[in-house]
Amino acid sequence: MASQMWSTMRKRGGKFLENLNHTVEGTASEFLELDDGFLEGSCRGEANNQIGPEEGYKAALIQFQLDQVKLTKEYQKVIGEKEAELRRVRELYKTETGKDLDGDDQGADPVADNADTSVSSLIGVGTGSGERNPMAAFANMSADQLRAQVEVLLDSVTSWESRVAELVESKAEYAAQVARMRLQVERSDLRMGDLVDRVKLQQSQMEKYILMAEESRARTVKDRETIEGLVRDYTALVAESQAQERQQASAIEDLETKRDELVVKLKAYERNIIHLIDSQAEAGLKHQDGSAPKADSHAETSAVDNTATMTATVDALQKEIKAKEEKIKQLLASPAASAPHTAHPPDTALLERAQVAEAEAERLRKELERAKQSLEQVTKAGEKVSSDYAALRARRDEEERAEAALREEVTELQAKLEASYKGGKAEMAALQDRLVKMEGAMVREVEGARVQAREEAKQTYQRLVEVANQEKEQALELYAQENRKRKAVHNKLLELQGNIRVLCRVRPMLAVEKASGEGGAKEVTEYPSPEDLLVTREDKGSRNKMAFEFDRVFAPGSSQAEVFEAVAPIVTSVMDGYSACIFAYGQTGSGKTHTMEGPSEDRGVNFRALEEMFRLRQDRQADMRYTLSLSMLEVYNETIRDLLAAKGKGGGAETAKLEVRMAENGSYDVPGLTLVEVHSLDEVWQFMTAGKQSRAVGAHDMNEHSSRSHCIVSLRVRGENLHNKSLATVSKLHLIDLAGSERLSKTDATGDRLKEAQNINKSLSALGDVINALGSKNKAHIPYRNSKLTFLLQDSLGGNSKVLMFVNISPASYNVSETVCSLQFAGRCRAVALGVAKKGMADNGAGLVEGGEREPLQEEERIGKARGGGGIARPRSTSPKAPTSSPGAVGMGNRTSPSRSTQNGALSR
Ligand SMILES: Nc1ncnc2c1ncn2[C@@H]1O[C@H](COP(=O)(O)OP(=O)(O)OP(=O)(O)O)[C@@H](O)[C@H]1O
Repeated sequence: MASQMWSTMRKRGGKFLENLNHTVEGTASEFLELDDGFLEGSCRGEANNQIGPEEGYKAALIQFQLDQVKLTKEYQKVIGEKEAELRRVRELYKTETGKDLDGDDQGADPVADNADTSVSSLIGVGTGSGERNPMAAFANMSADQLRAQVEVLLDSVTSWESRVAELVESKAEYAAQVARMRLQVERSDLRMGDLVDRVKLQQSQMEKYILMAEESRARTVKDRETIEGLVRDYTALVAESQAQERQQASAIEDLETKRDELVVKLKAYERNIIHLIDSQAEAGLKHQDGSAPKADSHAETSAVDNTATMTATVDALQKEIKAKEEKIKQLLASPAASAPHTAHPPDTALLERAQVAEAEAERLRKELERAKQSLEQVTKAGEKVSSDYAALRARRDEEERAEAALREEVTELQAKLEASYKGGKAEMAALQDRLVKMEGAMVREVEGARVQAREEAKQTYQRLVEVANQEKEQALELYAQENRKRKAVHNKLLELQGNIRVLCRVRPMLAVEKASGEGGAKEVTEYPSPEDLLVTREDKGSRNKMAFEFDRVFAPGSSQAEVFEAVAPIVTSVMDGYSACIFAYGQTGSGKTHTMEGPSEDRGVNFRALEEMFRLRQDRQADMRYTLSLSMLEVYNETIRDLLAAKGKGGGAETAKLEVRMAENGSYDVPGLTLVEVHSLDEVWQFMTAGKQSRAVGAHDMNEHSSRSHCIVSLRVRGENLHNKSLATVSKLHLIDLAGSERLSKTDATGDRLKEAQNINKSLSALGDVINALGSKNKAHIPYRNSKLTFLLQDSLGGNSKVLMFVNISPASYNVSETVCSLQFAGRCRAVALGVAKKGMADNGAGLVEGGEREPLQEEERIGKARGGGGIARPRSTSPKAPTSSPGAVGMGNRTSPSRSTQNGALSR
């Protein structure tokens, strides 16, 4: 029997190790295949909280891989431990039996021989670390005890086997998820590629259209240039024809002037000639009668004068010569002159006289000579005058001929001019007419072309605009589709990673804000899409638009029903066995209580969540039996107060010291907190109303009914499967209305209000520290214990629970800096991946649960406790159950490590 057990154990142990090795090798090799740069980049992207969608998928893949590496390390550790254990067993076995445990054990009966030692050392029981001889404990054991120990050992191996199988399964699931994600990423990449191609196509089409439009514009420009050229030509033509006209007019004028001059000249010639002839005739007559000729014209006169002078001079000279000759003759003939020839002695006086006469004669001779010369000259001059006169006559004749020719030419020119003038005028008129017609035609043509071009351009433009609009709409639609898909995948991913989902709700402007006018009343929020929010912040004159993205953004007009629609799935998952936590965060007066509680005529998330739970309970009653239990507490000034407890002396909530404690199963409880089983919505509402009345509420400058505490309403749900009684789910839903952060300067709080505000701010700041620590790479230490609030939230934020956050904000510019702070905090929360939530399963028999939840106390026990208090009246219409308190009433979570589960015993699967 023992030998058989050993053999089974060895086989199982070997298989177990083999499985572990496979798992380890598989995950390690998969991890090693990863690109380091990609891993690093993704981790960095994640660390900076700036990952884009694709980076998000990659980061998620990395997260899976990193999880696997973590598991690998865990397995390696376990293998090391188990191998060391096995080595020890082998050594002990060998020491005790002298045989190898792995060798042939035929004939050897370890149990019969020395089973006690081996078994005890393998399972590590019975001996205790302090005992020197491990055999001693076994020596005292009976065979049954030994068998029982071996059974325990086998159970342990079975448990590890199951764990390995589970891990292998979860690895396969991870691998499948990874593959799915990769596929989605690839598909998304393909779709993106497709989209990019389409966008490129559209771009090239647009470019073509732009080219066409440019061509059409160029054509229009060219047409216009042609038209302008024609107009220029026409203008030049008109100018030219006008210049021609002017030229012709001036030519005519010139000719007329010339003609007039010629006429004057001719007349002058005529007169001169007449005078000349007359004076010639007169001179002729005078010549004949000895009078000097009369000169009329200057030239003729001078010629005539010259001739007359010459003639007179010649005459005078001839007369003089004659007189001289006479005188010489006389002289020569005188007695003195002939005296020398006589025989008589010369008379001296006479001689002298003769000499004088001779000298005189000589002088006269010379004078005569000179006169002859002068005469010659005068004659020559006379001849010249005659020839001049002849030349003058010839010239006059010539001029007369020229004048006649000129006259003829002038007449001809005049006739020509007149003809050309008449023809030019007609031509000009025809030209002008043509021009006017051309101009009209051209203007019409241009106008027509312009209208046509304009019409064509308009039509082309409209077509282009239509096509561009269609394409833009298609692209936008595709983009929107792609975005929706991306968001869906991203959301799925966030869900897989267990990220905190964040819904942003913007409350309407309050009447008091509207009435405040000026800057305070301005709305600073915009809603470009259901997931996006823009906040305009004015800082030192510059306007800054900040963009935020959440899982959903509810604009001021959103109704409570719309808001709850986004929350409903999480309520369903609570009924399916997942724990969840919904909390509202925001500045004081931003609408947290309105969202969570809401006014009685328009109830908020708390009531609607319970309504949904009761509805689901009703829907599933054929398959499931649900038990719902309620507790309600508030954290006021760092004190936990039970809102469902019997009222204290002052009428307020019981303030018995309540503290958060970690329970044995690892969950966090508030021992002593009242827990009531609830059966109907009315009943719940009455409890909640009563609890609400016990809450600490106060007024300050920013909210008349400000919650001065963090309020946590918790619903514990146990769902039994009616078809399989061994299957039960246990989960919890926490609905938390946090107190609002406030700026003390704005709320103007003093006294108690100031103390409350300081405590509120302190605990919210501790919450911020926890979120920052959860969002950082190194999650070794999360400061949950720094405040009651974070201590209570530890289970929800520590993983295994779905977490949904409302960030409530005011739209008013007056609150913009608080709004931005809240939104940034919400952004950080959204980036925190808490881990995948697991179903809380209960072992129906033992009441032990995987998630660490403990069952509520039995009815009688609760009623018994309630009777002791009696603060809250149970509604008459429902069952007579009353509130009670339980040591494990409000565990704030249900995360349990595998080791804890193992310690606790069975693991349901
Ligand atoms: N969505 C909404 N629609 C209409 N009124 C709203 C809305 N949200 C808030 N209000 C109004 O704004 C005021 C402040 O809201 P509420 O008391 O819920 O704020 P709070 O964040 O809970 O404040 P505190 O932190 O001080 O408790 C209330 O008068 C409330 O009726």
